[in-house]
Amino acid sequence: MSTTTSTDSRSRGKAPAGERLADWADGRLGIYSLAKANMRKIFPDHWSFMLGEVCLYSFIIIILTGVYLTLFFHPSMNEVEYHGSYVPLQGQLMSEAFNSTLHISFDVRGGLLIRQIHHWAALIFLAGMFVHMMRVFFTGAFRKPREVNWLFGFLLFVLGMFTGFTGYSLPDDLLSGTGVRFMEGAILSVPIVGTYLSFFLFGGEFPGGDFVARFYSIHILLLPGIMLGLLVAHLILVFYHKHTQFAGPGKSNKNVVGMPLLPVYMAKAGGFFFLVFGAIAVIAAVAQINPIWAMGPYRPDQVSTGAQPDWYMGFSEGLIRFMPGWEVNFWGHTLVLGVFIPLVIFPLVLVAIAVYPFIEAWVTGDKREHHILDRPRNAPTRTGLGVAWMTVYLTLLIGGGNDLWATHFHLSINAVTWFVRIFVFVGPVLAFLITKRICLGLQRRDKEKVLHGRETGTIKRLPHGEFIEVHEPLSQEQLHTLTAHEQYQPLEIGPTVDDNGVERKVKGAEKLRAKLSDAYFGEESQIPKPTVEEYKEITSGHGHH
Ligand code: HEM
Ligand code: HEM
Repeated sequence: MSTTTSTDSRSRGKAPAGERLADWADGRLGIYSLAKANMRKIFPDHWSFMLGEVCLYSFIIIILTGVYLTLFFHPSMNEVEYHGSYVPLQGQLMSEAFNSTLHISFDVRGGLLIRQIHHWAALIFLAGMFVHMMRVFFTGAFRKPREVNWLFGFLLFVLGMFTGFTGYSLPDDLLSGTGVRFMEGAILSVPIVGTYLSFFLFGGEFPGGDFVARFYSIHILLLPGIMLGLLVAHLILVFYHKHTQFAGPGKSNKNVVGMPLLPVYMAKAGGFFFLVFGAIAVIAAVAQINPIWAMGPYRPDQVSTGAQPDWYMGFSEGLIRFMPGWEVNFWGHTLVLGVFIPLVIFPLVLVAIAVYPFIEAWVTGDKREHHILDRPRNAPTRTGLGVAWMTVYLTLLIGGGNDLWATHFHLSINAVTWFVRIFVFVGPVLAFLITKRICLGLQRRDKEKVLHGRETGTIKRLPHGEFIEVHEPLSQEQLHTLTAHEQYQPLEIGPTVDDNGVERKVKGAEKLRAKLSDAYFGEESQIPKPTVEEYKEITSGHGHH
């Protein structure tokens, strides 16, 4: 391609500099064919598709600000005396890590703002991932062929949590030190190897002199490096699978309806990046976060009141706080169940949502690709399970802040803890049942709308005196959107006697699958959508409106 272009341009005289530069790059990188294949790639539009972008842009902001912080932060636990510009701490002994973070906050130009942007961006990044994950969950965007991408995303979420944890532990202040102490306690509760693991991580007795330097390499290199790789793979897969879209006229599992990548989507995405950056910068400029000078340097013999982790770690804190202080003696060894059980449940809460796509695929037995999204109401069991999971997560988050709930709302801390202990079991069941009911109610309303049109609120009196409400028929587009979803039929256990009359043993897994399938798609779990016959019957004039 570059040969023809350059011959043409030579016959016209010298090509413009931009074209020559593009030719030069094409000769080495093959950008023309790359651009030709991708520039017109179509992206469907929906507000919820921007959530992934919020994650992407806040991640970029974190990296940019993080690099700036590395220029001034000293990842060392050597003890120094403070002589910076923050007067109340003058002459105090502290680690170099704490000292340098004070230096960043008070003496480096723009340092405090950059620190605050880094921290706020981290909170928003994780919140963005949480909501993005929920968007993908509730719309069924995780179904074939996107299961692997769901797992990549899930890993990003978990790694993001730990990157955040290692990050806010770096300044070595009293609050973050308490958080690290919390982690040490959890590690120590692991039977047999706990003490060894703790000694290995901290280079000896807690807190030791090593952990800041170790957390530093984990925080700025190891975890972000893995995350960057996963992120690139995540976006390549979004590109490769093409984006999903909501049902609508002209949209099918075989096409994508939307705007081209260039120029429309890129322009929007570029603008959106600056919006996200601007919003985070404004928040960071006006809302103080992590004022480490108010907490002071970490000392293992002190704990500050109201100590809270960042929000994404709150649920793990809740797991510990709602547990009774169980300890048992096992062959002369103490098992601290009050800490060890939460440590085991912590990954289970996360894994429950990670494996969900595979469980649903097994229950439906559906091997087809899905590129059209579900409306959450049309998958009531999935939606119910998602809300139940969120209820567990949020209840534990409340548990993690039981002291703050108690002091802010003048409650007894025991009452809050007991609420969490009970609600963490009862809440998800209630949430599941209520959500499912609401979904079914909405499905009924959709059916009603399809068959009888939209209620206009206009009351009309007929010549013979009867009052009726005028219903406005839906447009063809709306009718399509409300009826496009597929409805599965519950799987049945196949014949228990084979062709030769020999009895077949029905496996436990098969029975379980049929039961689950019935729970998902049985009569109680979905409202049959209107059939063409029903629609015709009602709209042909015989029906009463
Ligand atoms: C670093 C964090 C993440 C970034 C930057 C990111 C970015 C994106 C972007 C830009 C998209 C396309 C636009 C959209 O649908 O919003 C997307 C789609 C997707 N993401 Fe993420 N994501 C992240 C984390 C996650 C997480 C935590 C999950 C789930 C556990 C996830 C699962 C998915 C899936 C399945 C899709 C395809 C959705 C579709 O085609 O409808 N991602 N992601
Ligand atoms: C997902 C990625 C990341 C998250 C969630 C994250 C989060 C955090 C948080 C919450 C803090 C505490 C900030 C504070 O003092 O209030 C922090 C500190 C820090 N981060 Fe990150 N970070 C990430 C990636 C990075 C990267 C890529 C770098 C460097 C290239 C970096 C460099 C630093 C440094 C030097 C500090 C210590 C200075 C300080 O505390 O102000 N971070 N990080």
